[in-house]
Amino acid sequence: MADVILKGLNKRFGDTQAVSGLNLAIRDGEFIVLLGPTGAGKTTTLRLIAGLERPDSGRIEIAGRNVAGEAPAERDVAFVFQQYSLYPHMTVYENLAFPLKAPARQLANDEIDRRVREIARMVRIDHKLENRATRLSGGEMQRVAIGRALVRRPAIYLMDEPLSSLDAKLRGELRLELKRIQKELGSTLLYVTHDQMEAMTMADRIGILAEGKLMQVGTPREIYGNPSSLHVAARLGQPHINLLPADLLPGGNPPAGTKTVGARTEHLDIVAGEDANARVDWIEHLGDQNHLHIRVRDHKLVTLADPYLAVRPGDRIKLTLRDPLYFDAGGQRLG
Ligand SMILES: Nc1ncnc2c1ncn2[C@@H]1O[C@H](COP(=O)(O)OP(=O)(O)OP(=O)(O)O)[C@@H](O)[C@H]1O
Repeated sequence: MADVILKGLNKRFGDTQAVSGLNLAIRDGEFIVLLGPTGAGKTTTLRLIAGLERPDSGRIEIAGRNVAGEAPAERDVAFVFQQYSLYPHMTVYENLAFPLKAPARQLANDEIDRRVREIARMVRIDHKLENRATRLSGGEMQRVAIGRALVRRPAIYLMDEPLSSLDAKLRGELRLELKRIQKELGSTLLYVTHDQMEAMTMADRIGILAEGKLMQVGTPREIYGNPSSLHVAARLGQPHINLLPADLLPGGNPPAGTKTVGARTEHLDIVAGEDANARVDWIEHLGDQNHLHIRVRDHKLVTLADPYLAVRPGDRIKLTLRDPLYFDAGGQRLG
């Protein structure tokens, strides 16, 4: 495992600047998630590190080496793709052992066996080692694909939305397992996704990527609680942050230059009774929570409420701000 440093990386495809002046230092043993919408440059960043694309300019260092001149196989990275890519004619065991059998590795058979069984246990596929890869469910195949990357000990694991083809329940389970395994192995891992839940639950640090640029890097807590811009604030939080004009709701203290107030659930107080300024439009029942759809003048807001909150569609309520986020006309955070 090793530090990976990206300095001033640029990559253009025709008219598209896929990656733009990207700087990032990934520490040894760190789990970094790049989060961004489709087309943000996430996959291109991974492919540049792996050596599958050449940067137009910039530098990539793996364990202190400038890897510009190195072919993908020399870079000591393991890549897990969105879709499992197993060898269908091989068993699970053979798929897991394959990366260890390269002649250059010169690993003894009992060492290969020990590592395969250890990883199979970690990704919970040890009961199916003799099955053909094609005789597995989608979730099991993806476990094997992840296991096949983990069985090696490269400088860095690069993972491109490895859980996105799975159903929600399995995704939730594998998310936790991947985090546990990464901690156990002390791996350095760069993971890309557009799923904020994956980013929040797995990352030591999240990098928010938009149009090829890294907008902010920080712990999940920093990115959520202290976003540097409106764009970053809008990437995280369910329901989405409400973006409101500065004078819409009472209770705030907007600094000079405020154009937009960002209010998440925790920034809104609902007060029943006198001088109502808002109306409950409708309520989405999610079981353990409700989404309240609220109208203030001609603005619509959505906030979470516990299911016992005694409001009904059509009720008038008083909505006030509590320590919201403030942004200037350019979308930069104020205060
Ligand atoms: N080989 C290529 N040729 C031309 N354009 C490309 C190529 N690869 C990527 N692009 C463009 O570069 C931009 C970034 O693409 P990239 O695949 O890195 O985004 P992404 O954030 O991974 O998106 P997604 O979540 O959809 O995978 C996009 O506009 C894409 O169309």
